[in-house]
Amino acid sequence: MIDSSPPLLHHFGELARLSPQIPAPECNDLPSGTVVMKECCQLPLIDLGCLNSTTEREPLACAEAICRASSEWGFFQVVNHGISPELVRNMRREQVKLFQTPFDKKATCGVLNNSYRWGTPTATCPKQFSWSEAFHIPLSKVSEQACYGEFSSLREVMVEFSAAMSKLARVLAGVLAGNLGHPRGVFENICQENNCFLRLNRYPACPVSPEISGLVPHTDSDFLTILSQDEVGGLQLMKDSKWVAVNPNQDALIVNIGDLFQTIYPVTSLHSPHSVRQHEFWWLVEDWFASVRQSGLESHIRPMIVLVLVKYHLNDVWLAFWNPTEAGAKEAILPFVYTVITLVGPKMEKFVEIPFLEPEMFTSPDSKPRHRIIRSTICPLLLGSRERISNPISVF
Ligand SMILES: O=C(O)CCC(=O)C(=O)O
Ligand SMILES: [Fe+2]
Repeated sequence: MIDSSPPLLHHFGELARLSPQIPAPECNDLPSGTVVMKECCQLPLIDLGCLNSTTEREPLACAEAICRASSEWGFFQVVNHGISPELVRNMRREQVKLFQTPFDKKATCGVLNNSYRWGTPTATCPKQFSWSEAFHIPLSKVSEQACYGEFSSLREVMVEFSAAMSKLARVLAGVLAGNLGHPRGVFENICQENNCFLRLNRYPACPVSPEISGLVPHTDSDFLTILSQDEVGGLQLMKDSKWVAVNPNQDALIVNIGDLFQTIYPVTSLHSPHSVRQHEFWWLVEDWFASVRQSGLESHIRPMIVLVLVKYHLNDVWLAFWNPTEAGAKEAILPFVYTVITLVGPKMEKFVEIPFLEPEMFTSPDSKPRHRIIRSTICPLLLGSRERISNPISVF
């Protein structure tokens, strides 16, 4: 099988092997993003349609909400932003197609201005390593035919998408400039093609450890970032010194006030650190256990369920479950199996029984040790079993 994924596993393994000998420099002094957590946050949600209202009050209230969210969070989401769902869908479709290209070709064929990157070339330890691949293209190059080679259907969508996103960036920059007492045009001028970049990100499934980030904690060094993401979720941000997950909202785009803007804009929490974590599959496991407990079936099924084990190795997936033979057990685990199949179905190649897991590991009367075992043994394998894509536009 031709592999489209970059050799993340190999590079990560090398880092893990070398890192005890190399002291790990601090990562921008940002707090580690490795704490697995479940807390979610609702970012302020702003309806940009109000900016076009003919009343006097609504556009003012909307601008005020944008400025408040920028100062208090450094992040907010916008709906009615003018980028049609169809355009977003087309962009994602083309993006998926591009990333499905064999790795060697992505790395060498010069597509999108030769802007293909993966992992973290400068990482000296696993903690600094980002489990992702990306294209990062200046808007001034987006319409150049030469950037696309055989990917001609990508060009049309990229041109339309980046035009729509930069128009939105100009609107937002104008509102923020207005709030600082500048004429709108001052910041609108920075949203020119030469200062804007479009990134196409992909966060492949990560089979290694829940400690790894799709994108390590960072702040954006630009003025503004506007992010379109798929429904998988994984973006986390620092709020009041705690990492919280951002719930994906398919109708919304996420706006991030970058470092440059923060030098002139009064943001309460000086930076807006954020990171991307691969899909935290163990939430699903926990939810499933909770529903089993509620159903009263727990004691009945406990002795035989060892859970579904999904193992990724390159593009192969083995889905296994152990001995669900006792009456009622199959029914009880079916919802969970179904969810797993939905998530990994397209990649699933074979079912195998795993005889080596001891059921006792999961039958402790105290659920806490059991959860610990699940987290430390199975969930790392499950974690990241769903890949994610996003496309931020950055304005410098
Ligand atoms: O993909 C995401 O959710 C965030 C991407 C990001 O932070 C970046 O590209 O700077
Ligand atoms: Fe970022």
